[in-house]
Amino acid sequence: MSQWYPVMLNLEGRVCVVFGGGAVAERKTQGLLDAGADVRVVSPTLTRVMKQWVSEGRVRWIEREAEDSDVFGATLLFAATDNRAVNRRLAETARELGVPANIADDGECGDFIVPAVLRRGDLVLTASASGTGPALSARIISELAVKYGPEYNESTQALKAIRAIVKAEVGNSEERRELLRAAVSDDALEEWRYSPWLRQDKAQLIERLRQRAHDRKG
Ligand SMILES: C[C@@]1(CC(=O)O)c2cc3[nH]c(cc4nc(cc5[nH]c(cc(n2)[C@H]1CCC(=O)O)[C@@](C)(CC(=O)O)[C@@H]5CCC(=O)O)C(CC(=O)O)=C4CCC(=O)O)c(CCC(=O)O)c3CC(=O)O
Ligand SMILES: NC(=O)C1=CN([C@@H]2O[C@H](COP(=O)(O)OP(=O)(O)OC[C@H]3O[C@@H](n4cnc5c(N)ncnc54)[C@H](O)[C@@H]3O)[C@@H](O)[C@H]2O)C=CC1
Repeated sequence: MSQWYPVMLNLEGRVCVVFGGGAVAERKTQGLLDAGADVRVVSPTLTRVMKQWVSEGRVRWIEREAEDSDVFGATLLFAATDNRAVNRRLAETARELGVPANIADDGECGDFIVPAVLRRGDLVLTASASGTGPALSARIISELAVKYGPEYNESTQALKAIRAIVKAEVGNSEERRELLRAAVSDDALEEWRYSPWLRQDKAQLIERLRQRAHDRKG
């Protein structure tokens, strides 16, 4: 096949249906909850963690085997049962109904696969080996977790504020781009974290960015 197309989805409040209640279904559900989706799980059994989510009202449990009608109205479907024939049938039903599907035991038979993910605030790092070796994706993400530590939670917050100021204050698009490129170097991000007052003083902030842009050009 040709290559997978990467994308970031807005799943806030969207109905996503997960079939199966094992370790794989739990991992997919966790990712969906992180994205604010409205998750329904169809499975006769659930892991301990998933039962906890049900009791907290975070997930709706349909306690039985999959039925075709479960697919109606789903924004996304995840077939993660341990029954190949059931997963394949769900893939077919999803295709007929135009619901994008993820098939845990046969990625290419579905419409999308799930990468390994690291979240640092609004920074989302993902890795995918396109199904050739998901353990490689997971390894790369654990390496990135060391390079991009929890301090990036704050960096994304600071950057959001800084970018809003630059967009409001700098009319020239070429200059805006130069300032915003200068705002994301390692030491610039560190400066924003340690000098939050800079975000309060627009004139000083722009001046500091101009210096940085100038130094960058060398
Ligand atoms: C195609 C894809 C479809 C999809 O699920 O979307 C798929 C398919 C399959 N995975 C299998 C096995 C394993 N999957 C993992 C782990 C993850 N799998 C994930 C995604 C994907 N897995 C999609 C490709 C994405 C990509 O390539 O990047 C991750 C990244 C994301 C997530 O699931 O949330 C998550 C890591 C999260 C993290 O830790 O950060 C481990 C590692 C472990 O468990 O330690 C193993 C054991 C080692 C091994 O087998 O390689 C099997 C064989 C099952 C069997 O043998 O029966 C199949 C089916 C097949 O390939 O035949
Ligand atoms: N994509 C991935 O990341 C991975 C995929 N896999 C594949 O995913 C499948 C599931 O793996 P696990 O979660 O470890 O299996 P598991 O055996 O822990 O869980 C299977 C779940 O499916 C449910 N189930 C069985 N028949 C069903 C039906 N007809 N309708 C609804 N639910 C049904 C069971 O009750 C159970 O909750 C495996 O068969 C394996 O091939 C395995 C590891 C990783």
